[in-house]
Amino acid sequence: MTPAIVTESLSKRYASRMAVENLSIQVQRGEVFGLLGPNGAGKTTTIAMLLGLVAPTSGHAALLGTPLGPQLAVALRKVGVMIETPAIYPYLNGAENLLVLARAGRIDPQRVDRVLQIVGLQERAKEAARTYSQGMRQRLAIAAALLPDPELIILDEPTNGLDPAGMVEIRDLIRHLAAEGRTILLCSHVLHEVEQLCQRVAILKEGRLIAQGNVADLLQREQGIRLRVEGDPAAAIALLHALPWVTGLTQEGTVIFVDAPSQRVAELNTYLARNDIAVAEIGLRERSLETFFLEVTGDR
Ligand SMILES: Nc1ncnc2c1ncn2[C@@H]1O[C@H](COP(=O)(O)OP(=O)(O)OP(=O)(O)O)[C@@H](O)[C@H]1O
Repeated sequence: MTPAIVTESLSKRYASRMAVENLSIQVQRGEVFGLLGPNGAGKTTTIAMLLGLVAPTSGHAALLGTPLGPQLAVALRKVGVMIETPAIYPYLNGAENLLVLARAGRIDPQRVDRVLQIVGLQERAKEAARTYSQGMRQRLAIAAALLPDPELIILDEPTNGLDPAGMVEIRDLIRHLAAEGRTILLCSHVLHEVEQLCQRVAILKEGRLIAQGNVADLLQREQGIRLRVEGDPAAAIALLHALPWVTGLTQEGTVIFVDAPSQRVAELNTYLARNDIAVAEIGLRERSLETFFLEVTGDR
């Protein structure tokens, strides 16, 4: 089966600024894929190109096997989109809001009950949307994205502005949608959320792809070793510098982070002991997606 999304050297230039430059990513069917990057990295522009809202300057892309171009409208019928603050009619109730959208999209009105049920809003469906909490509005927006029974769902900051309980609800909903076999492209600034939900991510910076891959692999590849010694760390650092396979060292208080292959951990321990350094703690460095993101985007 063709991937849900493919981009090949996709670029968009606005006047002198490259908003997206030579972007090549692949989102496989059925996965939850995270598109990450600091403000201005090009995420929204990428989504806009995929939806046919912005014409690429160069490169290619295909959505559900259909290349960007005249055929795209057909593929878009199987795509659900929720981008930032959704437009909701405050005086219509939840069900009526969805009915308006269903009619506009020539979608069977019977879908309305089904999507209200999926997002857990059926009990409040007859109340005016203006009485909804932010979390319920967000769920209503996701319900709208689900109307076409989409194979691919694009969610831009779906938990924006939500309290922790609201975030958990939306995350559970995303897991549920993924479990139904839908593909999800998730843009989010909440990196621990991405880490929990996504199998793979692409990280953009200033329009360019700086990392792409399986979240676990990305974090592991950059993992390194964390250790704490008795007494002054300076002597240990000097010794570690002498090892050819140590590519970097950082100290935070009494803790030393060693950039080295993780399978060297026992060897490193023995080496320090032989040189009369007492190791109080040693193990693999646990790196969160957040730390990784800040390191690769150079914001730290
Ligand atoms: N219509 C436009 N005209 C000119 N420049 C634009 C236009 N749209 C976006 N840009 C520029 O392109 C770059 C990428 O913007 P984009 O909105 O795609 O980033 P983003 O990753 O979605 O950021 P954010 O997280 O802030 O939404 C930015 O430098 C932005 O200023």
